[in-house]
Amino acid sequence: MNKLNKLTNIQPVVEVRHLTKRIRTRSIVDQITFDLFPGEVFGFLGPNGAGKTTTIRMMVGLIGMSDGDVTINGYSIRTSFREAIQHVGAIIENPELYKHLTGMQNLKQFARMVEGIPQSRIDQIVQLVGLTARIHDKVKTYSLGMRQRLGIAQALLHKPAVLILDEPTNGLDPAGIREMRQLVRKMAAEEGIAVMVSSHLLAEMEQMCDRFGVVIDGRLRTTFSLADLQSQTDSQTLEETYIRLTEVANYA
Ligand SMILES: Nc1ncnc2c1ncn2[C@@H]1O[C@H](COP(=O)(O)OP(=O)(O)OP(=O)(O)O)[C@@H](O)[C@H]1O
Repeated sequence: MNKLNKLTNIQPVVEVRHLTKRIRTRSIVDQITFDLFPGEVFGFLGPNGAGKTTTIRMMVGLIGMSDGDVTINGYSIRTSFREAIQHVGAIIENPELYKHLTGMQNLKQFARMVEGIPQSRIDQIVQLVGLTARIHDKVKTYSLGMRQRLGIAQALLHKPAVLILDEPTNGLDPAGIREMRQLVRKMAAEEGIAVMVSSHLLAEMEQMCDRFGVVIDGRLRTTFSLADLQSQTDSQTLEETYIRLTEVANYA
């Protein structure tokens, strides 16, 4: 827990405890423990194959866990899956969209599957993700960045407490990456959501996130805040810190 959260006694939205995935004799995720707090953006970093996607897939119940647990707003993914998952919005692979329908038709279609989403909520989210001008156009005419933002709108409709995005900037051009960064910051600030995002774009992550966790070989090597990074006397960039951490692991 960082200093601010200790002082204000904010409760975590997500508690990941000793999360482990074993495949045969190998632990590809090994005893990972961390919290996510409301309104923060948590960057989940690590080399290829470190275990980030496996961790995220277990957190949203896409695959089973071998050990440990994840609780969301106090509900366990293991024992109270329905209650836990209703507080989660996630985009793990590409968002599921009907390309021959308009953005608005996609959102209405999705809203019908969840109880109690009024049109006013749809309109509010469309504005939040910056799609108002194009929402009545067919999705097949959208850029990749617009499709990603529509996917995020869909994931936000039911007012989740946490949003989990696995490599949301993959394939986006620089303008799309910047829009995604601004959107993530806005969601955390305006909706008070805890956002967890994985990416290899470290300069981007440094601008987008408040806190970071670095996974190496299935273990959470360290967590630190942006403030920690900036207050170091040698004031390293995120990239320098990350390279130092992963190089130490390579030669250990
Ligand atoms: N079903 C599986 N069977 C065997 N090994 C697996 C399986 N799923 C993942 N792995 C292995 O577990 C390790 C972690 O994979 P994971 O996809 O979680 O890494 P990652 O950190 O998300 O990587 P990247 O940054 O490349 O997306 C890798 O070595 C991968 O090959």
